[in-house]
Amino acid sequence: MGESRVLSRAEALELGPGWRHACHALLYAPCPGRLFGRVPLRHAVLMQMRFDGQLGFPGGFVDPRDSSLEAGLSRELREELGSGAAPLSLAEGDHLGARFAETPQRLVAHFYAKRLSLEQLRALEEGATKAADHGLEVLGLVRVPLYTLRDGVGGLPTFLSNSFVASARQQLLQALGALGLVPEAELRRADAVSRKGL
Ligand SMILES: O=c1[nH]cnc2c1ncn2[C@H]1C[C@H](O)[C@@H](COP(=O)(O)OP(=O)(O)O)O1
Repeated sequence: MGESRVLSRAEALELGPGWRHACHALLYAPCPGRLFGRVPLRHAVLMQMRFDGQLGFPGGFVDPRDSSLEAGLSRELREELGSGAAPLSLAEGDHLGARFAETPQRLVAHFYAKRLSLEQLRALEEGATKAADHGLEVLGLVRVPLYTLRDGVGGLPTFLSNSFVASARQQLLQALGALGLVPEAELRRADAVSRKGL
């Protein structure tokens, strides 16, 4: 569940000018609701359906010579999520880690997480349909089901069997564990079930 080496923000920036940087963010909020009145939703975690049919996080390429990683990420979030993302102000402290991308190009993928209130997250969801990229690069936002249903398959295991772009699946699993949004044992089980085939 996440074997590749994780770099700090500073280590990734020291890689030098031959490297491209991509920054993506997991936005989440505590969500007290219960599915069918009994299954705790735990948190609302946002991902997006991309133009290529794969799931990923909002964000994109950032050139650290032009702006800080966080300023570049905030600009990407505004393009993909609309003006509702303007007050989000991601900071260095929201950086969860960076990974070398498995591509022929020299690319390092930075990952951030930001906790919102449920009201802020709902406002983002509503405003996202008015974003510049809506219906083009971004087909829609989705919430990640953090529960596993009684059959042991529905919910997170089935969600994980979708197609994810680049390291997005790995980023999701690591963040859900690191932020304490899903217990580690449940995450490992959901990962294993989805890999085995449903
Ligand atoms: O969610 C993601 N997690 C990790 N890597 C990702 C994610 N989404 C895209 N990518 C990869 C794919 C590309 O190599 C770069 C940049 O992609 P993208 O976000 O589509 O970039 P632009 O919006 O075109 O700037 O990261």
